This record gives sequence, C-alpha cells and structure tokens, in this order.
Amino acid sequence: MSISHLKISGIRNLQAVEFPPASRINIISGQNGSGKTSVLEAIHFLSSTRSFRTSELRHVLTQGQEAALVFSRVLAPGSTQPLPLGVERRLNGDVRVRFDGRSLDAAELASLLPVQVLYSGTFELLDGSPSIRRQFVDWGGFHADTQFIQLWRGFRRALKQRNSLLKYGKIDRFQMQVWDREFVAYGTQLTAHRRAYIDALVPQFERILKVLLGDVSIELKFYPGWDSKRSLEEVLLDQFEREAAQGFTLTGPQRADLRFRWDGVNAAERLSRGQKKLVVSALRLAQGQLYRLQSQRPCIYLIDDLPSELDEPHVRLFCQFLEQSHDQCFITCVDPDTLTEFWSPDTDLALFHLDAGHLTCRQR
Ligand SMILES: Nc1ncnc2c1ncn2[C@@H]1O[C@H](COP(=O)(O)OP(=O)(O)OP(=O)(O)O)[C@@H](O)[C@H]1O
Repeated sequence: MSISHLKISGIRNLQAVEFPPASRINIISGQNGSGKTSVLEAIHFLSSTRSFRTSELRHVLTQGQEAALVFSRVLAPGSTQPLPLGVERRLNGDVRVRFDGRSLDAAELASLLPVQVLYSGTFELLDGSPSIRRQFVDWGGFHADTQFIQLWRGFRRALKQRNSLLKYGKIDRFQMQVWDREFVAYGTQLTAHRRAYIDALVPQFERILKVLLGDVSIELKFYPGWDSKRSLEEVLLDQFEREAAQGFTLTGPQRADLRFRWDGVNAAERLSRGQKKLVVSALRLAQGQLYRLQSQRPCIYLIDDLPSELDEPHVRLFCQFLEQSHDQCFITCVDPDTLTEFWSPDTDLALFHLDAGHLTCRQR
C-alpha cells in the first residue's frame, strides 16, 4: 500500500495538517521543533495505532486534546482506486480503526500498512537491550508467515504460566510438565521461524550494507536464547533446580538476540556514529526489501533527519538506494537543499515545508 492522501489532527504541534503525498519520495523540511518527526509519528500511528517515540498516548496528543485522528486514502499496488483508512485513539482508551467501511484489529492493520522507521532511536538495534532486537526479528517473522503470530502467542502463554508456577514456589510437577511441553513445542517452532527469517535477511543486509558502506563487512548472527547444541527440552531439565531457586525461566527463546561483529569484535564498540547509522539503516532497509520479496507488496519508509551524521557522498548513496527501491518514502531534514539534488526528474517527488506545525507544499 502507499498513501495518496493524509490528514492529521490532534498530534503534537501539528495544525490541521492535510496533504497529498507523492507516490515515491516525500521530503519534509523545517527547523528544529517545527513538527517534522511528528508527521512521521502520525504515519506510524496510522500503520499501528502507536507512536515510535513513546508508548504513552498523552504525550503524542496535542496538549489539551482528547483524541488523535489520522485519516488517509491508501492505494494497493497496481490499483488506481484509493481506499479510506482512518485510525483514532482517545485518551479514555477507545481505539477505532476503519478501512474501507469495516473495522480492523491490530494484526490486520499491521499487515495492511507495514512501515520501517529510521530515527535516532533506531541506533538501539545495535547497542540497546536484546528485547529491541527480538522485536526486530519478530516483525520479520510476523510478516513472513501467518503461522508466526500463533506460535509467538502460544510461547508467551507457556512462558507466563511457567514463570508464575516458579514464582509461587509450590510447584505442581504435573502442571509444570504440561507447560514445559507447550514451552518446548512452541519455543522450538518459534525459533525455527526466527532462524529462517534471519537466514533470508542476511543476504539482503549484506547487499545493502555494501551499497551504503562499501568496505565495512558486518557479520550478523542469530542467537536463539540458549545453547543451540542442546535441545530446549534438555536445557529445561538441566536448569530446573536453578529456576526453582530463582523463581523464573532462565534460558530459552525469551532470551533470543542478534549479534553483530566486525572483524571479530562487537560492532557497536567499533563503529563510528555515521557508520552505526548506515548499519542500522541497512538492517531496516533489508527488512523492507525482504518483505517486498516475500509478499510482493511494498513497505513505507519513514526516515527522520536523513542527512544527520552523514557526509555528502553517503547521503547521495542513501538517496540513490531509496530511489531504486520503488517504495514510498517520507524523509525529513532541516535544510531541503541537502536532499533535493539527488533525484531523477522522472521520480514522483514532493517537497513540503513545516513551520511551527503548519505544512505547506514547495515547488521542486
Ligand atoms: N503533546 C504536545 N502538544 C503540543 N506540542 C507538542 C507536544 N509534544 C511536543 N510538542 C511540540 O511539537 C513539536 C514537535 O517536534 P518534532 O519533534 O516533531 O520536531 P522536529 O521538526 O522533528 O524537530 P527536530 O528537527 O528538532 O528533530 C515541538 O516543538 C514540541 O515542543
């Protein structure tokens, strides 16, 4: 899907923002605090009912407002007939998602309009907590295979039940065996899906990294959450006494992670800030490209302050990659002159400027 019309109300400092995005490249410029990231946040909200900056709706809502509403018209690939998609969330907890006259649940919305976000917080993929990398892997698993969400839910349920039995001390061995079986069955299948996803992602990641960063070669490895030379069943048996003493499940798929090495060293310790930005960008772009390959559908890229941390040649390479990707992109920057010269005249491109929450269109 791509967005052909967007209307935003009740988000941050944005003042009744309404515009028709270009099908390919949208450059949104403005000074610090003008609301550029908030426009990307609104598109993310449209795709998932959530912000990528905060989990608390009250911070996203314009001060004094009760509801955030993003309304759009979206186009399926190859279609000329845009369909209405609207997402509303209210401070009282109500959430409404309507697409072409019917309500959607969270999973349906996530499949309808997948987006990839690149902003300052994306660095955490390299040096943040493992849960951020698990979310990254699971995003891919969710979009790659419809079975994934059931496996993920089944595993979470088994983990929760095990942990509550371990926490309250008096362990009923029979009940524990039931949940152990579920934990192993779901956990093993979930891990196989995660591993297959990363195996498919690595060639995309290496290809894009080579385009963006030439000589830097990063080894990306999946860690399943336990010593994979042993079965999950064996590991559970072995660690049971320690788990009973500590009151929670020690190792398993809930500890899965990704490891990035450069010349055998933890890449996060070795890369410069610009290099880190290009590595995490390559990861997100690879995820979008793999999604396109697997589903034959495009992803929308939201890229906040693309030029920051990068020199001109790398900005050029980045823009050339985006241009060749054929996907819809929303790119923000402070100074539009840093981004406008890299696009071919045939590319459907639109320039917008934000001034204190007011958006205007600019001439190319
Ligand atoms: N809940 C809110 N209600 C009203 N205004 C808000 C709210 N939260 C943030 N703001 C203001 O909205 C603006 C949003 O800034 P945003 O982060 O989108 O700016 P930006 O153009 O991306 O800036 P920068 O270039 O510094 O990253 C800021 O001026 C901020 O003070």
